[in-house]
Amino acid sequence: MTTATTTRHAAGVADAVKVYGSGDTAVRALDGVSVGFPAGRFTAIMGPSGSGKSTLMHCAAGLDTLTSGAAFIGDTPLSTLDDRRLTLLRRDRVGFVFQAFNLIPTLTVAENITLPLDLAGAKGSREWIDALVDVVGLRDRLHHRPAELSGGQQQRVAVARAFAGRPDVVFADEPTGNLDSRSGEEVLNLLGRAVRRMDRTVVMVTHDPVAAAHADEVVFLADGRLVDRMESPTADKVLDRMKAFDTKGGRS
Ligand SMILES: Nc1ncnc2c1ncn2[C@@H]1O[C@H](COP(=O)(O)OP(=O)(O)OP(=O)(O)O)[C@@H](O)[C@H]1O
Repeated sequence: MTTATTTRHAAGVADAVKVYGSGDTAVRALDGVSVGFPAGRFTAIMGPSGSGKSTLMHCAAGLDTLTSGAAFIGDTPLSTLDDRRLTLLRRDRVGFVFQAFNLIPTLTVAENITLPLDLAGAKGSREWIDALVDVVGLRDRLHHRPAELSGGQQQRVAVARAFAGRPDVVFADEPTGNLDSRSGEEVLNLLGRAVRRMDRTVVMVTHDPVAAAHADEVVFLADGRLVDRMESPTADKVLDRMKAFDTKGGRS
């Protein structure tokens, strides 16, 4: 997706509507959202509970489909892909980090990190994997199993795995939700380093202003709509913005 200002978007949605259910019980989780996630940047998606953050992420990442509107990874409109192509696109061009670390317990750290490449039958670049291992600080743990690591270390493995195939974009859904604040801070620093030092793109859903402050930009959702964007966020500024949602019933 490209705009007139030549910002290249690694992913995005246009006029996105997502309705769950039908009739009286229908929920309009996304109500006409248009947003691009710039390549080489760290974007956080924030908003009150139920505002549509996870739905936006899942639809933008091709994990779920929109009711109407379009979702893109790079220039590829996801609605044009059949299931097989969509699966390949997710595997080859998108990385994921979830709140639960989702590591394979029987594999070592090294094997978990290269799993996406192995599944794809791709060799990957040894230099890239090497650099990743250093960025996540796990060189002395490569032959350990996940159960031998702390939660923070496990999430760092999950982050390395997400970046292993050099995807266009990594989507992170509450990546620090299961971590204490110190381990969470390490994982957020790591995501920031991947973006700034390794020219990666990260889109993170969070409800935590401290986490959002690690991003280059925060986009705010309320009631399924994009209501604000904030460049160079700080935790205080994000918190203030979130308080406005509480007092104004979600509308700015
Ligand atoms: N599978 C589903 N079926 C029906 N309704 C759903 C489904 N998933 C989400 N919703 C509804 O859609 C709305 C948006 O949900 P979503 O999970 O995207 O919000 P969120 O901002 O990520 O919330 P939270 O911060 O609590 O995780 C909510 O009203 C939710 O109840």
